[in-house]
Amino acid sequence: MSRLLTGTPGVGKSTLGKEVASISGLKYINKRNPMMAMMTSDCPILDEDRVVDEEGGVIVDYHGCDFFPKRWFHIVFALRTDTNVLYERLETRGYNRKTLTDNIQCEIFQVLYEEATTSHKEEIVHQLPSNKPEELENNNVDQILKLIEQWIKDHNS
Ligand SMILES: Nc1ncnc2c1ncn2[C@@H]1O[C@H](COP(=O)(O)OP(=O)(O)O)[C@@H](O)[C@H]1O
Repeated sequence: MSRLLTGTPGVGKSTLGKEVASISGLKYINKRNPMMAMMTSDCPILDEDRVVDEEGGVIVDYHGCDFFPKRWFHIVFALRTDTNVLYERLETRGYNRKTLTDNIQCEIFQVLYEEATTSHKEEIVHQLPSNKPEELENNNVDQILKLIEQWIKDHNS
């Protein structure tokens, strides 16, 4: 079973993905993981044989989903961050003006969220706010674990 964490760079995918993985035992995969090969800088593919071997499944961190086949993901989480908060995070990363503007516009126009709802059934796409540490610790981790548990119940009965 695979879940995707998507969203503009800086919204907190890797922070949340690693936290969920450490609590749940799911395997966390990002583009630096050998299970995700990059065909070009913008075209990831998952090593399906290895992914299905992962007991409990995987959580994939990638800023986008239209390159992944629909059937790969059972649940998609789209993280959202207020633009002023995101701006500060990306500035701290040292992004140049153009990259900063591109990413802020991407968040304003909810490009990744819309891509997620276009690429997958809307009912499996969940939007999560990712502005404050409390949202991460108290809300998003729990929310993700509950949705995964519910999905397993619904599909095993
Ligand atoms: N819910 C949150 N509240 C406050 N800061 C956060 C939150 N989630 C992530 N961050 C911080 O934002 C920055 C970007 O997070 P990161 O996980 O690297 O984003 P992404 O993987 O989407 O590029 C990091 O400094 C991280 O500590």
